[in-house]
Amino acid sequence: MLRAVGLFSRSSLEAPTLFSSLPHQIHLPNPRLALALAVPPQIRTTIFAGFMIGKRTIMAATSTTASPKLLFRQLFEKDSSTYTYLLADVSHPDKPALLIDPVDKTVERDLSLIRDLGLKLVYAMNTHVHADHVTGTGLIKTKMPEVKSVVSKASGARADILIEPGDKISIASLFLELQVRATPGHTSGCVTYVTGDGPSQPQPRMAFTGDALLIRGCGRTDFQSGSPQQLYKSVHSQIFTLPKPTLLYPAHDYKGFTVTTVGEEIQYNPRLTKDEETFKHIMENLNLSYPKMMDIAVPANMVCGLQDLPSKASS
Ligand SMILES: N[C@@H](CCC(=O)N[C@@H](CSS)C(=O)NCC(=O)O)C(=O)O
Repeated sequence: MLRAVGLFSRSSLEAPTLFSSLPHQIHLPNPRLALALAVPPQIRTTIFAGFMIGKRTIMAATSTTASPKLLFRQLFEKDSSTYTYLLADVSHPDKPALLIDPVDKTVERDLSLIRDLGLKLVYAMNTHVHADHVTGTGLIKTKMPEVKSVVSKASGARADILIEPGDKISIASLFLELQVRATPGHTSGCVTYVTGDGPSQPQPRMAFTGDALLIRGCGRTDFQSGSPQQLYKSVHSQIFTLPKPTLLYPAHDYKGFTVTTVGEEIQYNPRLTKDEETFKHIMENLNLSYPKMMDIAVPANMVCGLQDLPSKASS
């Protein structure tokens, strides 16, 4: 069953308006076609854009004349060595944007940057239920209730939108599309977001790997239903099969690296270049201490952040 939810701008000159005559649920095989048909002729020249989540499409509109352009920022939270990623289409009049893996401690910084850049934050997404820090998605929603939180259905966590493997999240028409790939093993609900492979997509492709693949490393597999066998399979089947120049952006780095490529990790990753048995042995002997924040972070992240915990709500 196909579903499309619309938020439209009548032209690139007008402020975005909720196009109330458009049904919120459209059951047609092609959501773009469905929307094109549902929209009055005077705005049909608009290319329908926005965040398309698999069979479900959340739409914003962009002008055909605009030249698409990606704004990309890698942001760092030092206490947990976490990377947050900001992506936006700055060619769209609304400059729609999304955040991947925001951290509660740096929400103010990130929202201030988004304001400075004149972006409209639409999605606050997580790659998984983090164990070492509290996600910023819930806090963002207390400040900007219109922002939709996103996490995988397999994580069992709460969010506005529960994504599944194969779903596509697209921003600003054909320009920036994130494909959802299931990469369990660090946790059972881990996903990697990968930009599309069409000619209009950013080249080289980009993949946001969360904790599945770190630069010259990978996420640990000793809690949250972690499994070295599953992680090995995930990385080899879902990440190492991407084109070698694909840029890989992890959720953490502890050594000062910022980005790697598929080609580099296939050649140099000290864990994942090994055979599966050796990988399993490595992962079972990492002897890492549990993340300091784990007992707070995991329950909080299951409900999108600390602000949604019952004890907080009632205090
Ligand atoms: N010391 C940190 C936690 C460090 C850690 O365990 N990192 C995780 C990702 S966050 S759950 C990991 O998978 N590390 C893999 C590795 O090889 O380091 C803290 O106390 O928070």
